Amino acid sequence: MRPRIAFVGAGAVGGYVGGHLARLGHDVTLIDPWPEHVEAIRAKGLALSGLEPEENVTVKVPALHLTEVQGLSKARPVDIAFVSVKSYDTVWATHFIAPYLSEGGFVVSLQNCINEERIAGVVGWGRTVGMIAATISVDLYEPGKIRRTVGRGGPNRMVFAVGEVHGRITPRIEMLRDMVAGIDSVKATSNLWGERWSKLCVNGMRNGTSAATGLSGNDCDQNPHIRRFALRVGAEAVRVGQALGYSLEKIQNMAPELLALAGEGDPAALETAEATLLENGRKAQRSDLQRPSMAQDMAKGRKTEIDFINGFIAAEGAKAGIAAPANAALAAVVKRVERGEIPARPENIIGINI
Ligand SMILES: NC(=O)C1=CN([C@@H]2O[C@H](COP(=O)(O)OP(=O)(O)OC[C@H]3O[C@@H](n4cnc5c(N)ncnc54)[C@H](OP(=O)(O)O)[C@@H]3O)[C@@H](O)[C@H]2O)C=CC1
Ligand SMILES: CC(C)(CO)C(=O)C(=O)O
Repeated sequence: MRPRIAFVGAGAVGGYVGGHLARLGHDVTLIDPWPEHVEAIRAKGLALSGLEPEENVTVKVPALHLTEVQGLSKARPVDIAFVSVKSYDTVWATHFIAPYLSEGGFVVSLQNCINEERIAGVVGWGRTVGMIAATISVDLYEPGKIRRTVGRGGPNRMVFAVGEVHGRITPRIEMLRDMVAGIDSVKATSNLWGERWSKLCVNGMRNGTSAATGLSGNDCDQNPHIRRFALRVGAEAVRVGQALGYSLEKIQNMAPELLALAGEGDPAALETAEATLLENGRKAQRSDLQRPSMAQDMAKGRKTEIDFINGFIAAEGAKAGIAAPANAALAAVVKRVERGEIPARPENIIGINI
């Protein structure tokens, strides 16, 4: 029998992955707190789009309001629950779905940041799995409509990684890998923690800079000052990750040491890193519409994940005795924009003096 799958959070990432799994014939139920979004999916299906015309599909998929989730108990229990809400909503979302899990059921963190411990705190480590969506870039731009703003990874670029917290490649990891392979490139990883910290470095470099400046991902890369500031943020994040003992993976196509040296001002490393950042946008066919999830939150007037990204990097650095002033400064300026004290503008980064 097909596993029963629920997505708690059918926003950009949850809706995109859940919608495509439903299209591929999996037994998916979407659950989302935004009433208009659920109603739009029910009325017209979930419209998913991408850069290529063949990526544009409308999927009929069951969608539930939060108030309807108790109805799940009337059918088979859930075997796989993807939690794909913002990090600050992880704990309640996991509590919310936990009573509906089957005996062998488990929860997958399909999020950024490092939320596995929060999920394990609710359902236990044995029922916790991590899935990373690397350079997917999706946004829920209207109720019932999610668009992808970078090209598909295919054989050229790894988009998803899925792993156990203990690192062994288990049958459930292979099952998840095979499911998601129908959507885009995916690997089963034995280095979930290294993948997580490396993705945190990527988000540290891209999300807050775009949210604080109001610039798209491409415009951030094109601006030399913002590009170099992002490299400095990334370098600090690498040094903190190394001090904490993570085995880091490549970060935006750069070896961690190269990124660290670039952000620390080594001229040769800086030249290579800047060229790589510019080349990445071209290789991934990143559209000018692309904005990282935090910049989407800012544009929608919603709470950001800044405390779980740059704020977290700075706090972990403080514990490890590694200063991370660029991360701390970025977290502070994003919070000021979020509170409406200052507008999003490039000067918010250009004016940082550390
Ligand atoms: N977007 C991306 O490209 C990527 C995102 N991620 C990560 O995935 C996780 C989920 O993020 P993501 O999918 O981007 O989140 P979204 O903001 O798209 O969706 C999360 C929730 O936000 C609410 N929401 C979104 N837009 C609106 C709106 N206009 N009005 C009212 N409510 C709205 C909904 O519930 P509610 O109202 O309760 O918040 C929704 O469930 C995060 O950890 C993120 O960092 C990872 C890789 C890429
Ligand atoms: C890497 C990036 C910026 C795009 O997928 C992302 O993870 C996000 O938007 O949060």
